[in-house]
Amino acid sequence: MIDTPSSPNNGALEVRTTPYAGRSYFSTRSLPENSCILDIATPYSYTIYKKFRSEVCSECFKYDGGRRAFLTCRQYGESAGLSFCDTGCRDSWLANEGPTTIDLLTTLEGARRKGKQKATNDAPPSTKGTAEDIAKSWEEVRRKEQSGKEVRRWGQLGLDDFQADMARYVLLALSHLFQEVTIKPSSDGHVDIGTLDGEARWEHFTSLQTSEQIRVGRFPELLDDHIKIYQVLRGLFGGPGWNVARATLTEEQERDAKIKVCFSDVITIENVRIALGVDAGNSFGIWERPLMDNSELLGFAVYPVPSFLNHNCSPNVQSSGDGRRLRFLTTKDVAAGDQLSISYGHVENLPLRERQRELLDGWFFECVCTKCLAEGATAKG
Ligand SMILES: C[S@@+](CC[C@H](N)C(=O)[O-])C[C@H]1O[C@@H](n2cnc3c(N)ncnc32)[C@H](O)[C@@H]1O
Repeated sequence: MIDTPSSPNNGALEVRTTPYAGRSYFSTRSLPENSCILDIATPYSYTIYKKFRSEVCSECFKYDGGRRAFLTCRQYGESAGLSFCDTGCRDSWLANEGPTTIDLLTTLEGARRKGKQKATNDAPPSTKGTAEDIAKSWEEVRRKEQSGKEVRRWGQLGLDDFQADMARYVLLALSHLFQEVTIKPSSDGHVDIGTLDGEARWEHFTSLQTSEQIRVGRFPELLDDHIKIYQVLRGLFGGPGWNVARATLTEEQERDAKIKVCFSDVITIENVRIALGVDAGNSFGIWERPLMDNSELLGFAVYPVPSFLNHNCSPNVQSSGDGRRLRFLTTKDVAAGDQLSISYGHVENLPLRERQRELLDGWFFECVCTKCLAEGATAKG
């Protein structure tokens, strides 16, 4: 069972398996309306889409309708694709991610630039996207990467904007994994760096449901995107020399941490597939706030701990965003043993069939929430 380190109501929720909708949170005691069940300070990984990234603060996700006057700190904008409200937001980002992450992102942006120089690739998908195709294609990649020459060639490949935005999300997740595996608490327990401020760790991230098969089955061209993303990450960062340590470590702490692995060790086919598979069914949109009908979708973020909240077309929990922080509050009284659920889209007020279509098209599942089951039963008479 996943623990909920950042739950103010620690012990008030637990993950159980439902008959038809995988795992979900349930309350272990009655919770009055407006109870904060989860309060998550930061995502495990995220990406801000290229279109918006010079208009959104990379630390607090503030967006001001395209006006950029609040972004006073853009020193990494061109190279690494990062903009900040002010030096406070920049310093906070650097303290959490470490300065080497700037180098990682800058290097990756080089692949985006190369992608721009090449004609757009309209080639049809190379497979039909069956489970067998997926396995075979990745085996082929594994075979090719035995050749150093091939991997060096991957480092010269270009990425289009969609691929580069996804690659940034994967890269950030892998740099967090790297911090976890390399930087252990020192003997006095002072350095507690792997917990991302008490939030999720890679083990939480990997315990999320993957949507690789279902999405690639629907859009086979995604498999080519995924493989290209892996090849570029492997080609760019596959050699030694990338030491992704956080800015907050003193030299002594760095020594204590005994960095034994290099960054290339975490760039594996398995890890990249996990990150890419997790994003579709578990991501939260980074929206322009306050949230309105015409708010822009600026990017997406994966917060592993609240990802165990299932969808319900009549939910009893709602999220509210404050910078990169997400809070989850009950919207009605909840009895002990009730399932806790949010709404994944703005579907609650649509008729049954439209709701179901939206969830199938956008989220790839047939909704079996209490409201849909009740309405479905009434319709059948
Ligand atoms: C964010 S995850 C929620 C946790 C997930 N149940 C698990 O076991 O990891 C979203 C996935 O849960 C399932 N799910 C969530 N709500 C559902 C619902 N109302 N009906 C059917 N499946 C649902 C779908 O497979 C969906 O892709």
